[in-house]
Amino acid sequence: MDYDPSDEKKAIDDAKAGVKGLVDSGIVEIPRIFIRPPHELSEELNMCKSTLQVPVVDLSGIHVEDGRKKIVEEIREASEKWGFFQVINHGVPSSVLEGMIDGTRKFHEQDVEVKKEYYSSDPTARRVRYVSNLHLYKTKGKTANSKDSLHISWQDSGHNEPEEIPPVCSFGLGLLWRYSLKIEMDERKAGIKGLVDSGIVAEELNMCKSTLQIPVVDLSGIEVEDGRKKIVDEIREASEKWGFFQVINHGIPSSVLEEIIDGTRKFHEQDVEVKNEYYSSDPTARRVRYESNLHLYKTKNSKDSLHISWQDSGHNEPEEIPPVCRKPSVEYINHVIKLQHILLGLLSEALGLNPNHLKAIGCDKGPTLVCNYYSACPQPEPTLGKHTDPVFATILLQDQNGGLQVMCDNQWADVTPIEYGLVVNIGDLLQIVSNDKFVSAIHRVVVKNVGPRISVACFFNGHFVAPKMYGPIKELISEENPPLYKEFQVVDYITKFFSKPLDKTVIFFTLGVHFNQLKYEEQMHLTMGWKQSYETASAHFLRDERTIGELMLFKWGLVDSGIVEIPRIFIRPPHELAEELNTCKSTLQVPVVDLSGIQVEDERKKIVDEIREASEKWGFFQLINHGIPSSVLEGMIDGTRKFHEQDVEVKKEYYSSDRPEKLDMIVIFMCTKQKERQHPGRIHYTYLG
Ligand SMILES: O=C(O)CCC(=O)C(=O)O
Ligand SMILES: [Fe+2]
Repeated sequence: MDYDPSDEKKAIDDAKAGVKGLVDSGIVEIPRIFIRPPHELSEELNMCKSTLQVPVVDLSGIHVEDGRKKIVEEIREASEKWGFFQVINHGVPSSVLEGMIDGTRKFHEQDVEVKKEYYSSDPTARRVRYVSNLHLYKTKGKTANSKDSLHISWQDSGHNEPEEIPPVCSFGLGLLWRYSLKIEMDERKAGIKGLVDSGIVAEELNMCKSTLQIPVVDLSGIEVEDGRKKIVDEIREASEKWGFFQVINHGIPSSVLEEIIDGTRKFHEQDVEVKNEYYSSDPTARRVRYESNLHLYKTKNSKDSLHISWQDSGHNEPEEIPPVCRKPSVEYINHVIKLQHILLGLLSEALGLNPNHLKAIGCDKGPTLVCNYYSACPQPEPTLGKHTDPVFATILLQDQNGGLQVMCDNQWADVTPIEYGLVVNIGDLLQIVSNDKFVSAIHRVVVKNVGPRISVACFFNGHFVAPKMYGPIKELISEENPPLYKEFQVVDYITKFFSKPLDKTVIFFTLGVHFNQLKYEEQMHLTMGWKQSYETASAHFLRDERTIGELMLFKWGLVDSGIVEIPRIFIRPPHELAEELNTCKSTLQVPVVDLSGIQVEDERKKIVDEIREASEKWGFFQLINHGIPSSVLEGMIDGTRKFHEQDVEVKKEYYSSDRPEKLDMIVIFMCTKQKERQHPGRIHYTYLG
């Protein structure tokens, strides 16, 4: 029987779910209508082997007469020869391009039911329509083109109706979003708030695709031997893999949890005048303080917090706490300290230690309650930036709004609220003392347009004061598990490096550590005081020494030794990497300066202008016709390659990683230089030494 493709086409058309629907339905074989005849296919694939590239036209000089002439010529040539060219420096912001790609993906990945509304294979039917392009290949024979498309035809008159466009495409600050939003705003005259209220802006951004869930540990069997063993195993697994878990049946009465959430809401919803009494952004100023963190995160909507730091001595003065939440705060903190003792016992056992071990080294010390109020956000966004907690452990109570996410296996996972459950997370210090057996996981809070979201975190900071030493626990160290961190004493560290008033940039330089400064700004904010921040910084410093140790391996030719896995120190956290790779998406190119006319007065002037412009704007440029013979350049590249490809024994002779004195000088030099002339958007060094 003859194969009739129209049956297959009709079936697909009727389902209105597009090609994506087919794929999602789990088909194992490509329907015949999509299969191109083998001869046609191989011919076409073979033709692609070329290394030719379509021309790239740089539009940056378009407003300069000469530049424009050059561009016109390039476009003429490309249009005549290729009929194709790429443009760079075209003026469409990279965020708009990214938004458009993102919106397109989001549209197609929506529920079929939502997409169906837009489905039509009749091009004249509507201005905005979604179609699976099965009909397109009619002319080509029997094969179909397997793509789904959303068509938006735009009126030249400007009389467009953006509400015809699927709302999901409006995410990500895309072109369409901006346009439609502007019209909406103009028409409604109700501002952003009006938009939010009318529900036009943003449902949930699908930022957290993962369906992963952090483990839930039921503490109810803790008194029974077998039960306890099971709990310890679960906690071990969770702490090793996630650094996060939720606990239920933890013993804190539900009324206590309800009251602290309520008290937090009441505090923040009080009259500004009343709250202001407690306001201070200086963590050392007072034990109970209220702070609005708007200045720390550059996002438009941030959180407000009430910090209550609790004395281990028991000499607390509850009357310092605002009356509106005083009773619930005291009650909650007393319960949470007891729970921490229970958890430390379980965590100690999970590390194979005596149940009292972690408590004995002070992992229950320095509790601080932070009562957070996250206002609803018109556009879902991370309101509390990604961070790890620079403490031993955190016990967190969140309301039912959700929004906390934790990074695991390169993905953000929602920490779905459990009624009356508590979230426990391992902090940096516990990761250190466990010698990296437990992880201090990266997490963040994404707030949606429902709210306020309320959470109460209790941080266990450890000993604030000397002479407590921190370092990997001896019992966890062996020949196979050498210490990954050195022991350090907070007080020594501080005396050595910080005998003067401090600027945090200095810390980073003094440490010689090149970690992400932003992360530390976030962390500093989360800490209960500067002192604590230094502690964390020092911990990372020690961690970095380990890095240096591992780097030494390179001397022996790690790659040549045939390693199959990249050592951990070279692996950047996925989020950091993704962020950095994303910033590369721009199509900008650093300027190219042609030195050939340097001896001619006018030309020289032009070159000087170009260099000035490049140096002011970019601080980077490329030179051509610079007078260095190509043979010399090739020789240099070749020599460099040859040096590195020599026998290790020969190279070793030249090896040294010792450069501290020079480095200090460089740092001082840069610091004094840059201090005078500050440029926004650049890193500035302030040297106070
Ligand atoms: O509010 C939350 O859910 C988490 C808060 C948090 O991670 C923090 O304050 O360190
Ligand atoms: Fe946190």
